Amino acid sequence: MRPLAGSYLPEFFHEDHSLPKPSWSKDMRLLFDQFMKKCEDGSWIHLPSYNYTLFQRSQDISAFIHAYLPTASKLINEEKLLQAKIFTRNFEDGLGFEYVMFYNDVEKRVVCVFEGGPYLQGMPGCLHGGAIATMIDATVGTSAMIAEGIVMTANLNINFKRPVPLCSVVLINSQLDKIEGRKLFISCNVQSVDEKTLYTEATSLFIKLDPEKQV
Ligand SMILES: CCCCCCCCCCCCCCCC(=O)SCCNC(=O)CCNC(=O)[C@H](O)C(C)(C)COP(=O)(O)OP(=O)(O)OC[C@H]1O[C@@H](n2cnc3c(N)ncnc32)[C@H](O)[C@@H]1OP(=O)(O)O
Repeated sequence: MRPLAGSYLPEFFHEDHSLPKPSWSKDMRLLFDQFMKKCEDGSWIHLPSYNYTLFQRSQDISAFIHAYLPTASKLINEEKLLQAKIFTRNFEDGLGFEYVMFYNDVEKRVVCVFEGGPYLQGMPGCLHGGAIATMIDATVGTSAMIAEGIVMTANLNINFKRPVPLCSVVLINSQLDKIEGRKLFISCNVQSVDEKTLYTEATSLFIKLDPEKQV
């Protein structure tokens, strides 16, 4: 795997939240072990995941926002920014988003093993569509960041085909389809672990941020 574009890896490492926890279900643990086995020959890579942003120091966050999002930076309260945490990583263990991602560089695929906990309910007994959209965005977003560094979601188009049972484990399979200039097209599906149920299909467009442009 080539180094991440932009080389913006965190300077300080935190607890990796993508490692097995007692709250994980048997299915989640089984899939984690299967993918870790695939990592042994280097074809797949386990992607660590933290609950803070990629930048730890406040001056790094500020510098990033001023460089890449100058318009937004005028409206951001810098004090509040110090409290910022990653949306998907701040529920108590087992209650919200439990997930782990793996990357295959040859196939340009990111797979996310995801279990949506009881606090993510939408319709009774089912996962909230917004929670599914969030995890799709996080999975395709990870794929886009690995390919091109600093990107944002411009379009996310989702077809919800079957309800996802709350607290079940699903596989989110994403595929980088093509890159055209600053545009990255990534497709995705959400399937049951036995691959018999196709829950969701999605397409996305990410744009590589251009610091020369006032976004
Ligand atoms: C070790 C491993 C580490 C991995 C690391 C993982 C870290 C953990 C990752 C978590 C991953 C979370 C992923 C969350 C990702 C968000 O949640 S992002 C938040 C939601 N998105 C936003 O807020 C974006 C808001 N939109 C914008 O800011 C701007 O529209 C954008 C997207 C930056 C684009 O603006 P721009 O740079 O001015 O681009 P612009 O010139 O308008 O368009 C460029 C091209 O794209 C086209 N385009 C732009 N928008 C669209 C659109 N909506 N539809 C179609 N075409 C479009 C234009 O037509 C143009 O095409 P061409 O003329 O070049 O052919």
